[in-house]
Amino acid sequence: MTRTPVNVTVTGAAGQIGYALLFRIASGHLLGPDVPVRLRLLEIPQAVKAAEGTAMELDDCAFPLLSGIDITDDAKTAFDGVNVALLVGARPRTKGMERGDLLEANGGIFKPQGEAINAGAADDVRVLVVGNPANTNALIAQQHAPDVPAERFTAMTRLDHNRALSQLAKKLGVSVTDIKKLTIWGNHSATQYPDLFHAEVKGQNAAQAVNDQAWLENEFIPTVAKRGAAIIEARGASSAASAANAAIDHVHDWVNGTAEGDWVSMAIPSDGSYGVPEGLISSFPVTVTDGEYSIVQGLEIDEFSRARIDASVAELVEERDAVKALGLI
Ligand SMILES: NC(=O)C1=CN([C@@H]2O[C@H](COP(=O)(O)OP(=O)(O)OC[C@H]3O[C@@H](n4cnc5c(N)ncnc54)[C@H](O)[C@@H]3O)[C@@H](O)[C@H]2O)C=CC1
Ligand SMILES: O=C([O-])CC(=O)C(=O)O
Repeated sequence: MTRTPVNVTVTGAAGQIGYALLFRIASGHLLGPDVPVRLRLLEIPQAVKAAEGTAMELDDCAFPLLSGIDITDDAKTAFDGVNVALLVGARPRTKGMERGDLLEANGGIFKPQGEAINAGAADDVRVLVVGNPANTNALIAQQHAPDVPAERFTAMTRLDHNRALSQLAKKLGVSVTDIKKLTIWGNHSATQYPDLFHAEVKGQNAAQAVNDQAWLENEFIPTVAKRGAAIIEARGASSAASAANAAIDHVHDWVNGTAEGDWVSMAIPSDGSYGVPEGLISSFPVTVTDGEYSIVQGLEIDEFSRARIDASVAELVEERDAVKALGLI
C-alpha cells in the first residue's frame, strides 16, 4: 500500500454505533477498497478501556487497510491531523424523549470538539455529526471552528433518507434501487419532511406512482419521521447498526460522489436556498462532484411541501436560539 493513510476520528467509539461503525471503516466501506485508514478513537475516560477492547477486536480482524489505531480521552489529540471526523459520542435518547431534549446534555460536548478540530484538523477535514440533536450539535461545533470552512460541518439525515427509501419501496413493491431523487428536508427530528414529490420511481414521479395522498400524509411521513422512536420502543435502545450504515453512506458519497441522475440528503449549512435561513444546518437534496457537495437547485416547492419544510426549519431556529441562550454558541 503506497497511499498515505487517511486519518479518521470516531468519537463515542465504545458506544453501540461505534461498535457497528469501526469495523466497516477499517474494511474499506467508508472511503473505498484501496484507501488505507488510521483510526483515532475518542472516548470519555471511563470508556477508554472498552474502546481498547474494540481496538483489540479490530486488530484481530487483520484488516489490510487498517494502518493503525490510537485511543485517547483528549479531544486535541483525537483531532490532530484528522481528515474525516465522525462525531458520534453523545448520550442517546430513551423512551418518551424527543431528540431536542438532549440539547443541554449533549450540546456541551460539541463546543470543545469544535475547538479541537479548529486547532488541529487537516486542511481537507470533513465533519459528520451523528450525536443528537445532530443538526444543532453540528452548528455548535462549527461555530467553535472559525478557521475551518463552514461547509465542512454536516449532520446526518442519511438514516432518514434510507428509511424513506425502504418504506416507499415496500409500498410500491419495487427495489430501493428503482427509487431516485428522494429528499429529507429540515431537521433530524420528528418534524423532518421526507419529500416524494420530487422523487422518481423507475422514471415516474413517486407521489404520482403512490397516488395515495392519505398514505403519504398519514403513514409514510410519520413512519419515517418517528422511526427512531419506534426502534427505541422495539429494541429498548436507539438505532445503532442502521445509524452506522448511514454514516458510512454519508461520508462515502461526500468523498466519492453521488450517482449520475440521483441525489442524497445531507444536513449542511444553508446558503439561503429554498428559503432556509443562511447558516442553519438543515437537510437538503445534494449532489457531490469531486468531493464538493452542492444543493440541487430549481425544485418547485408546492404549498404542502412549503408548510412542512417551514415547520422543520422553525424548529431548527428554536434549537439555535436555545443553544445561544445556553451560551453554547
Ligand atoms: N443522526 C442520526 O441519525 C442518529 C443519531 N444517533 C445518536 O448518536 C449518539 C450515539 O448513540 P449510541 O452510540 O447509540 O450511544 P451510546 O450511549 O451507545 O454511545 C455513546 C458513546 O459516546 C461516549 N461519549 C460520551 N461523551 C463523549 C465525549 N465527550 N467524547 C467522546 N465520547 C463520548 C460514551 O462514553 C459512549 O461510549 C446519540 O446521541 C444518538 O441519539 C443515533 C442514531 C441515529
Ligand atoms: O431516534 C433516536 O433517538 C436515534 C436516532 O436519531 C434515530 O434512530 O433516528
